[in-house]
Amino acid sequence: MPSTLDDFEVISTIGTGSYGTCKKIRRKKDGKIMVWKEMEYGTMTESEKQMLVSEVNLLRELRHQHIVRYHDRIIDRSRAIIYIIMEYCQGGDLDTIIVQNRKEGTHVPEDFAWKILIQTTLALKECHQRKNGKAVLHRDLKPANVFLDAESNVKLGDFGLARVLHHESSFAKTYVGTPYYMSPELVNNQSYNEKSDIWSLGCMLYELCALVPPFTASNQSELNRKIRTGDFPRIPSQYSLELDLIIRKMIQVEVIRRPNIDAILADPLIQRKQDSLA
Ligand SMILES: CNC(=O)c1c(C)[nH]c(/C=C2\C(=O)Nc3ccc(Cl)cc32)c1C
Repeated sequence: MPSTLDDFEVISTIGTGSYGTCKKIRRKKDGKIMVWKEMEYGTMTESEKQMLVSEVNLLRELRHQHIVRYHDRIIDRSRAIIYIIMEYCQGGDLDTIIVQNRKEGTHVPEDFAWKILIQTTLALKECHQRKNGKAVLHRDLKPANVFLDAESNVKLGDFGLARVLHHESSFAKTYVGTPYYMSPELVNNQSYNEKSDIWSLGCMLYELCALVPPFTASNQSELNRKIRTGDFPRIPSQYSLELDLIIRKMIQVEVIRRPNIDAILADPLIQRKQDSLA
């Protein structure tokens, strides 16, 4: 039986992103706390609507302990809004954690950073190496798209939607935000590939430790220049050389030198950390 809007009550708005509003909801029949992401599709072309539907169907197929669980979708054609119903992540998002540490002058513990790295890599593995379908690239890996459950386990969100919603449509043109994590291949107008997600993963881990992105600038051309050099400061000295090293391996300008998912998980630094965190 498909869900309807009346099956839920809205508790609060918990996030507004470039492509929609995230609301905390309660399912009336059993009181289960969930979220839905509301997205207006009224300004989309037919092909963009089709892309959105296929991306949402893709979300339905992605089942992994470190990927946000999709439950259902509701389409309100009268208001041209799609509601994507997903699991609630009580720990919130990494961006809020970074902002909070920056404000308080504190840093996340090293073991927390390793845990985020390992679990986000496992989520990417599930998508880059899907058993029954083509690889799914995230394309918008950043702290605001990584959520945590009540035990601070990673729940990666918004898979694939980025491609649809960054597509040239009036709706997507509202996309705001500086592309700090843009990879050198994208800066050079080359194609996005699995290694581009790895570049973003490295930038995200860097920002989690340093509380600022590896590359910053006051304008796009300066940011592009810095990204092309691939030069950035070490993460704060309180973090180990091993953590700095694994991040550097991911933020490699040359795509062929950047490790893929399996190379990261096979890295002795990761293996050792996985054992100690188990
Ligand atoms: C400050 N952040 C929050 O309070 C927060 C909390 C507690 N949960 C969320 C967001 C989600 C959440 O709880 N489940 C989600 C599933 C998919 C997507 Cl794209 C986002 C979410 C947020 C943004």
